[in-house]
Parts: sequence; C-alpha cells; structure tokens
Amino acid sequence: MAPSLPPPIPKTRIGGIPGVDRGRSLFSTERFGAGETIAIIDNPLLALPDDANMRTTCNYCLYVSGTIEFEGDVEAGPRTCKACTGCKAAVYCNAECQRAHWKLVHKAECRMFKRIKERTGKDWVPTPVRAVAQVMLLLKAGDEETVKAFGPGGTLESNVEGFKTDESLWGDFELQATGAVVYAGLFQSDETLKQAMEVLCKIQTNAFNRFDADTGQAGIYLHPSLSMVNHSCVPNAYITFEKRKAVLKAERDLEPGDEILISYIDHTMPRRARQESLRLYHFQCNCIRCKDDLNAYEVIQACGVSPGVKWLNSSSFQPDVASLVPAYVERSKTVPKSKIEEIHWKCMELTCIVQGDPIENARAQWELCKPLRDAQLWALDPLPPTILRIATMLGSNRTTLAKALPLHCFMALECYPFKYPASFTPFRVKTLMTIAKLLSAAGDLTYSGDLARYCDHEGVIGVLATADIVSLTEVILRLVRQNGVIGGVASWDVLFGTKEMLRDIGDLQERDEKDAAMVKHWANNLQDPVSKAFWENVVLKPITQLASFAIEIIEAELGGNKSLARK
Ligand SMILES: C[S@@+](CC[C@H](N)C(=O)[O-])C[C@H]1O[C@@H](n2cnc3c(N)ncnc32)[C@H](O)[C@@H]1O
Repeated sequence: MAPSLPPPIPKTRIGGIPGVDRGRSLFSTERFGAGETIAIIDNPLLALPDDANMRTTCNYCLYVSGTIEFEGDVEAGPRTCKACTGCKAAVYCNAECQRAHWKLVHKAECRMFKRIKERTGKDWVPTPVRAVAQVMLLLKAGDEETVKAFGPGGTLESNVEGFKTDESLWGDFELQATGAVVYAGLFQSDETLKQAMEVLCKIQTNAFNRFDADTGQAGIYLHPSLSMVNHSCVPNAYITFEKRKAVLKAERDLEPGDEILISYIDHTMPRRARQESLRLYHFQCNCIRCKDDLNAYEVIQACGVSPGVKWLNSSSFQPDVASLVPAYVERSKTVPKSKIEEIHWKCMELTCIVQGDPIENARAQWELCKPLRDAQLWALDPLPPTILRIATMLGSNRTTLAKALPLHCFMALECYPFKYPASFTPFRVKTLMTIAKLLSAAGDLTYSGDLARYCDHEGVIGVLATADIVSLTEVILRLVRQNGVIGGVASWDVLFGTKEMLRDIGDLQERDEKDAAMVKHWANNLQDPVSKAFWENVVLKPITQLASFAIEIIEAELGGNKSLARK
C-alpha cells in the first residue's frame, strides 16, 4: 500500500506523490531569508541517544551529564543523570523527564532492559535495535502517531525493495530486527519479523543521525513530517538538533513554492564518495553538483550566493567568495576530477587505519594531496580534512598549540568559506570558536613570557607579540555568538563557552579602556570608516598573517625534525 501524507509543518506544504520520482517533498509557502528558522520541531516520534552514551545522556530530553546550560543569561550548573531504579539502564536528568519517558515508551521498555540483562548480562543494545523495539512496542500498544507512521500503509517510505537488493546489509537487518523482537518480548512469528524489518527500513530511510561533533554524541531522531524533506548536494536548508528539538533553518534565501532541500550526507565530498554515502537512500541524486560533477568553487560560480547570505557574510573573514571563485575554477581545470576521487579514497583508507601511526598517516595524506596543493585548491576535499587533522594534533598539545592557530586561520580563510558559503553554518562557527580558544591560550603564553619556549616559529611569535590579542579574541567571540544564534545553535556548548570567555575578558583589570570601547564601537557601527579600519588592522591583518604561515608549519611539522614528528 502506498504511504499517505503526514501533517504538514506550519509555513510549509507537502507535495509530490509517494513512490513516484523523488516521492513527497516539503515546500516553503513563505519567504525565508538565509539563516531564518523555518520550523522548530519538539515532538519527535523517536529521539534516542546512541548506545555508547545512553548512561550519560538523559534518555528523554537528551541532556548530556556534566554540561552547563544557559536559559537566556541564567546559568544552570552541571547535573548528573540518574538511572531508572527498575532497569538501571536508562538514565534521566530529573524526575520530570523520567515521568515523561515512562509515559511515552519506557514503561514497556523497562521490562525489555531487564530481559536483556538476564539473557546477555549487558544493560544496553545497539541503538537501531532499541529504536526498532521501541516502535514495535508502541505499535503493539496501538499508539496513534506510531501507527500512522509505521503501521500498514503508514506515512513513512520504507525502500524495502531497495534494501533487499543488498544481501549482506539485508542479513544485518535480519539480525537487528530479530534482536528487537526477542528483546521486546514479542511473539516471534514470520509476520512480526517482517514488520520489524519494515520498521528498521523506515528508520534507516527517515531518521536523522543527530551527530554533534562537540560532545561526540550521536543518536537517532525521527519526526514523520520533517522526514518529508528531500536531499540535495546543493542544499538550501539544514537541520540542527538541540536536545529534543530539531530546528529547520534556511541556508539560502527561500521563496514561496521553493522545495526545501537538506543534505543527508557530507555534500562537500567528491561525487563518487557522495554517491556511496547516498546508497542507503536508494536514489540517484541529480542536483547540479552531481549532474555536472561540480567542485565547491564551481558550485558557487554556477549557483551564486543568495543576497541574504551575502549580507550576513559582510562581517566575515571572507565577505565576497563569489568574486574570488573564477580564479580557483580556472586552476581546478588543471587537476582531473578522477584524480581527486582517487586521492579521496586513498585518504579515506588511511583515515580508517585505526592502529596506524597518526603522524605517519597525516604525512601520507598530505603527500597524496600534492596535486591539490600545487593548484592551491584548498577547499577541495580531502585537503581541508587533512589540514584539520594536523591542526587538531598540534592544538591538543600545550607545546604546539600556538602553531595550530595559523592552520585554523588558514582554514577559516581558504577552505570553509568555499565549502560552506554561509558564514553562519555550524562548521564555520565552530572554526571561529577554535581560533578564539587558541588565541586565548596563546595569549596566556605570550603574557607569561612562555611563548618562545613552546613555539619555534618566529613569524607566529612576532604576530602574537604585536597583535591586540584581547580585542581580536573578543571580536571573534562576538562573531561566534552572532553567527551561532543565526545558525540556530543557541544551546551549543560552543555558545555557552563564549559567554564565559567574554565574561573573563570583561573582568580583565589591566585592559586599556580605549580598546574595550573600540570593540563596542565596531559591534554597533560595522559600516563606519573607523570600524572598517579597526576590522582591517586589528582583526583581518593578524588572522591573514597567521594564516600565511600555515603551509610552512605543516611542511616543517611533517618534515621529520619538528615537534609533531618527535612525539
Ligand atoms: C527521508 S525520505 C524523504 C521523503 C520521501 N521523498 C518520501 O516521499 O517519503 C528519503 C527518501 O526520499 C527519496 N529522496 C530524497 N531525496 C531525493 C532526491 N534528491 N532524488 C530522488 N529521491 C529522493 C529517496 O527515496 C529517499 O530514500
């Protein structure tokens, strides 16, 4: 039976025919500027922490134990989630969450965890197994919303026939579905197993992986209406997750009638890698990036930057990417796309070697990327993740952190503005925050006179000695806050961190009042000539100077006689 339609989300409509072409899609019925919220969803059908974190994450609201939260300016101290006294497996941050989850699903699930403990000695099951078991228990209880989505003829697409064509995957699904039926204590008939398989296919097709690189937390999130959003490798929208909420935001300006399109995958990878990642969704993407095999620079040239994005980018390190891309597009003609694909797969293999020497791997990746480096195509994968890997290694050690700074500045100028043209996209906000944190740490070393002991790069020492590090850090923190709020990541640890750091800067006794006043003036009068001169000299100049050292630092660090190689 063809699936019917879930209820539309306000200010949007669902169009298209189930199972025909790209099936149903979500369309905007209003105008949305870039960065504007299209919808906030707070009633998911499924919202699970991943199995590795289910003992430290509230199983209802998804609060992570030990983190600080802000409601406006009010700070809520860190809490520890407590286990359910029945199963001792699921944990909750307070009694309210425990009650809500009990009513929702845990009443039935609690017995399941006791059964799992008796049979396996474990107090957890893999996340997909738990998700299928939850849905099966809710279907058995006749839960109206679950039946509408997952029951016979329910609203969700399953792609069952597509999944069946992959024998090995189908075999894995059978194991997981059987596990869910057994643990949920359901009668193991062919009919029940078939239903559990269909539930698993529906989850695979429609659930979001709510991965948060900050906390390392992942999990499953499913809302039947939000699942109507189709994929494009040139997305005009994106979703962020804030505990039980999913926030759908416009990434470009949207007009009434536009199809809302998000990316299900990392859409900045080369084409074959994207197709491989999309295999689980059983469709051939025919967006312009895929059809014409465009790279990041060519996409910007072909699609332009929408006016709202351009306006919001005006106070970013790279305010006008569109004017810069023609030169990159020209240079990219010198590296065949098949070569870039080849480099990508070889780098992926190296990334997957868990036991390998990380420095050796980074060095090998850097070597593989030589054709991209020679053509200065810094935004094309796998060059940015390779630089990030090296920067992360340098930044995680006090003795080398000052040298991580130029690498992050370089990525903020040369990589991410072209990969993700909107300045408020989460990846770019996180990069700014990393720069602010490294600046603050390097600033401490500078003021205590210890920098030269830890950093053997004269250029970096020189820039840090002459820059107004406090003002520079304050400006970047303000950019993080501004972009983070637009980007819809207001409850991020990233943004909580800015509050603490800005407070510390405000408390500095020895700071010249004139410097503090200048930052305020800049924040309130971005376009005035004094602010522009301040931006150029105090912000952009040191960031650009630091970035200019990035490549030589990488070469030296990987070259065999410097800190990274010595570790
Ligand atoms: C989360 S659902 C999206 C809603 C779906 N179109 C429906 O009618 O239920 C994901 C599925 O939608 C289809 N889909 C999503 N994006 C697509 C695209 N760009 N082209 C073709 N099919 C697409 C694929 O079948 C995919 O497995």
